[in-house]
Amino acid sequence: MKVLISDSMSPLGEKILTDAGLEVDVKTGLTPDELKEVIGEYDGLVVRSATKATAEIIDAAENLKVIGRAGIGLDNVDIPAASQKGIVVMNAPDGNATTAAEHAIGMMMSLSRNIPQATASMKEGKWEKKSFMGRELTGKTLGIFGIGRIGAIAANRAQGLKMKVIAYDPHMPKEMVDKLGVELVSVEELAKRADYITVHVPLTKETANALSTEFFTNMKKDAMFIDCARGGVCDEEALYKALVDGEIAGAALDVFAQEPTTKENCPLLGLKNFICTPHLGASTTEAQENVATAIAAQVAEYLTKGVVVNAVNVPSVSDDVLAQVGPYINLGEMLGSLHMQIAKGGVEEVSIEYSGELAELNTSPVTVAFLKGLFTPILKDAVNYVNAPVIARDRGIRVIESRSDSSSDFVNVLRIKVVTNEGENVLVGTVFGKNEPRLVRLNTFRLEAQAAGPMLLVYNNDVPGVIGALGTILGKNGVNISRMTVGREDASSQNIILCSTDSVISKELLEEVKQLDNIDDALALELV
Ligand SMILES: NC(=O)c1ccc[n+]([C@@H]2O[C@H](COP(=O)([O-])OP(=O)(O)OC[C@H]3O[C@@H](n4cnc5c(N)ncnc54)[C@H](O)[C@@H]3O)[C@@H](O)[C@H]2O)c1
Ligand SMILES: O=C(O)[C@H](O)COP(=O)(O)O
Repeated sequence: MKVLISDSMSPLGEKILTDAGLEVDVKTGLTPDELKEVIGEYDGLVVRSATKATAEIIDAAENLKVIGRAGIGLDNVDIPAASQKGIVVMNAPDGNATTAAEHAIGMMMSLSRNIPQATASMKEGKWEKKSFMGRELTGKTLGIFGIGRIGAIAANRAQGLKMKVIAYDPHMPKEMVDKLGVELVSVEELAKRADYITVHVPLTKETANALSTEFFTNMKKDAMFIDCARGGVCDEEALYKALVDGEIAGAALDVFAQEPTTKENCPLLGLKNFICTPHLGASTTEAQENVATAIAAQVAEYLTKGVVVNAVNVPSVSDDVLAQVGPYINLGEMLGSLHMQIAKGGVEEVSIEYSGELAELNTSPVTVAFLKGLFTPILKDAVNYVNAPVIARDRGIRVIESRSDSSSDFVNVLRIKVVTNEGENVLVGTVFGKNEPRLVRLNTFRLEAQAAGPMLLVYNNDVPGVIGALGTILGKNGVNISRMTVGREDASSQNIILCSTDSVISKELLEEVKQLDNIDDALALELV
């Protein structure tokens, strides 16, 4: 079998693949057309972020069985297209965390002491000692936006530099953050108290442009901002304005909304109080060896033995188990994703009840798929079918499973309660036919919904005219409703409406929907 390595990575990866008996070609810098031309020869493709495994490439990949990403981010891989073709997509999410955290600390030091600017000045033949007055880090406060794997390492390194560390992460329980010696604060407090802010969240619906004018205005005028996580989390236009207007003193970015980045597509590059690196957060020998060896071993395991490790689109289970509970794996993942999107607050406990014939089967892959679905909206590519239970444990989330051999309404039922520090929700699902997952209960509302793609969930009074008004406002905004289910609450005047839409509901449209008469609340949901 043949594997193509199409981005530059440690040669250790190539060695692992050839040692496993695979034929390996290393061809970096291929144009999309060149890749399309050759991809049909290969059973495996190993990439970093430069190669774009688009639907078109995947379509041409007649023999491809696996795509391995040496690193975390899978923005460059069309996962639905790969899934549709039965191609396993896997990543190596652990290997570059330390290196990325060190890069953020390096940025903080470079900003504080003007190291890049002073280097450039000396190289121009100047000796500008007075222009580059810096400041000490000791005793200053570092604010971490997102205290997961990398955020926690950055906190530890900053504590070693005698800094005080505070963090904002609405999905992390306070006890877990306390254990790191870090104070969990609100986002406003983070902005107001920190002397330095460092960002360590994935790009999600919730984090897109989350750091914008309001956040920068709340920051201290002499504070500095660092983002080595993902382009698009920080609103670059707002950051530019904050730097020019003196709302903050300096900023460092490793990641950008548009990469590769130039002065033309990113005016920040023209500012003196801005420093940058071209997405180098994972670029150390050590991290590249870690991710290349991990992904090569995973790809080799799959191609030579059929063993799936760290896949994001295929559960790690045998064909027998898949034949029995496969449709419930899809249902579990769907319920997980919906739960996280409707939850308020940080998740503390999950209770999964299997009823009917399902109670007799090996349901552990369903539980894993539920947890993967639960974490995907907030962690994105950092969660897969292997590490989801570990993430739950590391976040102190109790996972309780129970079984009952009778189920009242359907042959097999999955009932899942998620408790957060602000409340709880119960979702019930079942599978119709061979593989048609359905949401049949949302808290006290009974419904029968095919949850998929972009959706709008509305909580409303059960009075005439609501559906009409909703249809009108979506129509006016060019949003087509492809499916609509009304869920009733027994003996109550409340309803829910779940609409599947052909396009994503924008924040502005969501606000308009919330303003309609007889609508209590509305949420834009998405299942990918
Ligand atoms: N620059 C690089 O080369 C480079 C290298 C490695 C990782 N990364 C990126 O760094 C980011 C962090 O990686 P990680 O491994 O620490 O991920 P992680 O999943 O371990 O941690 C992410 C944290 O963000 C939190 N979070 C989610 N939504 C949030 C929100 N709205 N507000 C605040 N916190 C929120 C999560 O609860 C989680 O604790 C990812 O985007 C990853 O792709 C970049
Ligand atoms: O997603 C990742 O692992 C990091 O952003 C690093 O990306 P890179 O491998 O393209 O440097």
